[in-house]
Amino acid sequence: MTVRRYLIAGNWKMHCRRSDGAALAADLAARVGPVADRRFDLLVCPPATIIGAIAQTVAGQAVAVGGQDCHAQAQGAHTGDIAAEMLADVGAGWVIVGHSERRTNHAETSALIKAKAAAALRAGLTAIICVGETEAERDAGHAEAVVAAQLAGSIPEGATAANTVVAYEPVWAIGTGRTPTLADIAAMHGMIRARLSGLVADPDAVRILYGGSVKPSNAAEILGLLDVDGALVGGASLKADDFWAIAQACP
Ligand SMILES: O=C[C@H](O)COP(=O)(O)O
Repeated sequence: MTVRRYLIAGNWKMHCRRSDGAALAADLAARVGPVADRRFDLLVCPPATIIGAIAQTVAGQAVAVGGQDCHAQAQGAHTGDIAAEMLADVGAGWVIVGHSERRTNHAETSALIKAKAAAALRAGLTAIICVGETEAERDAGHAEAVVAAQLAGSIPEGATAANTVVAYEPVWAIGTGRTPTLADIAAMHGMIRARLSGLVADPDAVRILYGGSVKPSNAAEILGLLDVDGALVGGASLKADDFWAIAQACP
């Protein structure tokens, strides 16, 4: 059986200025010991404006830094957009693509997300590709079909466990305090694992994160599920105590 190291990723979304972001990152860095002593990798994804500052804050520490989105092109006339290469240039090693807030608020399709993930790989970043159904889709019994289609449409050529992570985030669980049942999370992660065959060369080694109202009180039971290899955390990643408690809940 493949052993996958847990990944605990914090998506700060549109929160934090330089000072509080640096304080949060420094707090986490102070808690992280040598890699060999940990069961998990720790990642923070601040807003683009402070990625460089946060990368400097945690330089030399075992806290990785990532972006929350990138453009598919390396450069060009794209006002307001940021290339994956630009994220790498300021110290990011990761980037989230296809978050439901991008899919919904910016009408991003799986085809576009696939191009963005390809851009991440081109720039040497690890892509965290998000998938997840809406509440209406789940109520209609279409959750697995929706997620399978997003997965098939969003994973680029050349994706491997070394450069790609999948995050399952049911849209209705994000920021609501609601989560699927443990059985539903396990079933979806199992389905994603099965569907990764044919999409990546090493499906058993790909990390599949769960995201959506992860907090210290539910982290252990979620992270204890088969095929849950970490968490993509929103609100609770803004408090060092909570984010650290979630990381500590890794089995
Ligand atoms: O990217 C993170 C997710 O959207 C989860 O957010 P949340 O933990 O605030 O529910």
